[in-house]
Amino acid sequence: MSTRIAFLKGHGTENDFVIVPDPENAVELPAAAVAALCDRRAGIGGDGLLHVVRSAAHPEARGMADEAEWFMDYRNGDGSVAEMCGNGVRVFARYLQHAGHAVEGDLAIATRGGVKTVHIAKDGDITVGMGRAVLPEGDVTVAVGEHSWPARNVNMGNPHAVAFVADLADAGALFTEPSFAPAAAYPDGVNVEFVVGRGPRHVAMRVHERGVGETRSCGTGACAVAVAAARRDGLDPRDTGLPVTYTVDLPGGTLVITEHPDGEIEMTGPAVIVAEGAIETEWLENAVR
Ligand SMILES: N[C@@H](CCC[C@H](N)C(=O)O)C(=O)O
Repeated sequence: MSTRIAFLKGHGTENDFVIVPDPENAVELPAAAVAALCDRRAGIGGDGLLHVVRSAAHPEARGMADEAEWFMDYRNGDGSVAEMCGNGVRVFARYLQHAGHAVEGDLAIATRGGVKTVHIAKDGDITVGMGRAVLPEGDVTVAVGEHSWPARNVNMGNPHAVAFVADLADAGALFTEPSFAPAAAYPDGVNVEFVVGRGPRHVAMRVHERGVGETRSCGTGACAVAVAAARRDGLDPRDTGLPVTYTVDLPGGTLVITEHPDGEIEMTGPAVIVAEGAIETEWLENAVR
């Protein structure tokens, strides 16, 4: 007899996720199973998967269990593991609220990028303390086909290359991964953002995500873009003592990013639970065979 695994589907600015609640870490999710679940034709479909596990039950999160009850075991749509997902952590918080594990207000969530503080507001938006950006020195170039651009290397826990372009269409269809140089800048691959200005402290971007492809939004990417845009505009809150806020438009919606004088970055945006259902384990076992 086939058993079933509960799942939900959610998105944050149309960066969409399969959510698998598994408090005791009992569900095996090898890369092939994640890729099958995220497949938009043969599976449920998603840019990534949020495996919801109690921190105490996961070997990678046990050390954070005193600070955060829940661990976001995030996977990209191809099954690869990433350090952090900004839209994912908002959707993860929304799931905890939906399931009665959290209420409006502050909440700590363990991620591979450390413990993140999340605020679920009354108006529905969710704000995440994303930590500080690291901007390694050195020139980086990204290329798509014949076009190439200088890019800013920004690490938000996960790696980003931020390229300012004349027109968002210049990056083309983005069906394949942009290339980058030097290879040593990103030994584990990179998320690439293409950015144009829209007005004072207002930008728009497209993103090609490592382990996924082009997506409609990327939260860590929007933070990387806001910091790169601020530096390009000569703004550094660590020098002025004043917070700097950028509005970042993405194909799937808008995120608001504030960098504070201590370097801490906050991201605010929506998070939605769309559906709930059950995965046939027999289907999943066959899919990974
Ligand atoms: N969509 C995410 C980023 C997910 C991880 C990324 N693809 C990587 O491999 O680093 C976000 O909202 O931040």
